[in-house]
Amino acid sequence: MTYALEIEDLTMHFGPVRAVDGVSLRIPRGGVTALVGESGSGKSTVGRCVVRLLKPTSGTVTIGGVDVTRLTRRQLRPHRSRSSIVFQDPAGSLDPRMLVGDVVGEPLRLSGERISRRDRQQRVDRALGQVGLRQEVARRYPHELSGGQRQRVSIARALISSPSLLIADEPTSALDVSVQASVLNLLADLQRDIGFACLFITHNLSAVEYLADEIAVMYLGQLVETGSREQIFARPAHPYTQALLAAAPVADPVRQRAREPILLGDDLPSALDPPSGCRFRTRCPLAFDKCAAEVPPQVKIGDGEAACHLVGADGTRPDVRERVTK
Ligand SMILES: Nc1ncnc2c1ncn2[C@@H]1O[C@H](COP(=O)(O)OP(=O)(O)OP(=O)(O)O)[C@@H](O)[C@H]1O
Repeated sequence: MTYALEIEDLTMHFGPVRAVDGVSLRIPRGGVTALVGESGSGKSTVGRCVVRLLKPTSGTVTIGGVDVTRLTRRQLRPHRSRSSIVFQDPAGSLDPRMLVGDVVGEPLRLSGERISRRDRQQRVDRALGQVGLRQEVARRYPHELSGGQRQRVSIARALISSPSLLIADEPTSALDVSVQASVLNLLADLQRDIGFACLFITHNLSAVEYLADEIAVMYLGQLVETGSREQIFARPAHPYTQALLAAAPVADPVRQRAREPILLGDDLPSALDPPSGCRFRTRCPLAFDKCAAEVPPQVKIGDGEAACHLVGADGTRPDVRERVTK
């Protein structure tokens, strides 16, 4: 099987800060994987390494069969159009001095591909149409648009070069609640129609319940659990995933009642000095001696994997709630 994205043992250290520490992840062509975890867990850093805004400390990132981690700026150029990123804050990521039409068309110019002015114009118009914006928006400046419209512009810009992979880094969290759903639906529709693969980065699990095929849960620079959306929502194995799910708001009040929040206590420990053994142990209600002494290996469970000493290859899963309520 060929993958749209293969991340192998990715590490990104900023001096002593171990932001990402050995992450491996694969997304099939046209698949959607959500990367979830609290703020500071390293999700954005993974996304930035994938589109090579950052050069990773070690590990590989293979997009469409090419490892992009070691390519020079020049070598990278023909591969740039294979992946794009949409950031959280459209105000900060769009050049305020450029007209919207130029912002959207810029990736075509930067690709070095020979393309006539007229063709570029047509592609810009089409991209704006795809995200539900009228063509006259092209002659406005980003600040003249609403937050939701600006994020649509970012999406048009990201998709204009027909990438096989889109990184969406918290694409709706800076928007008014009233427009979050429409931008999320737009992304879901475009993904379905165009079929690009997507790494959807979010701290909000409920945002991906209808979007993601697979879910990867990140904690303090590492993946603690991966699996299909169905499995992660119905039978989360890792105590951290269980806690995250319990904290996620759900629309259905019956399910909400079944999900009394599990309090995690302290904040995320520092990535400067992560806990020994299992990094989650300092906040885990089920932690025991082994958790401090040994790093838990990834164990296959159902259609995914979890790194917890209480998860068994025979399918045994810990239950944070049971222990808490005992
Ligand atoms: N350029 C940098 N220099 C130093 N430390 C950094 C840098 N970028 C990120 N970090 C640190 O790396 C860790 C992971 O940050 P990252 O932004 O990837 O997390 P995140 O899960 O995406 O959180 P958020 O949702 O808040 O962006 C944090 O401890 C952060 O302070």
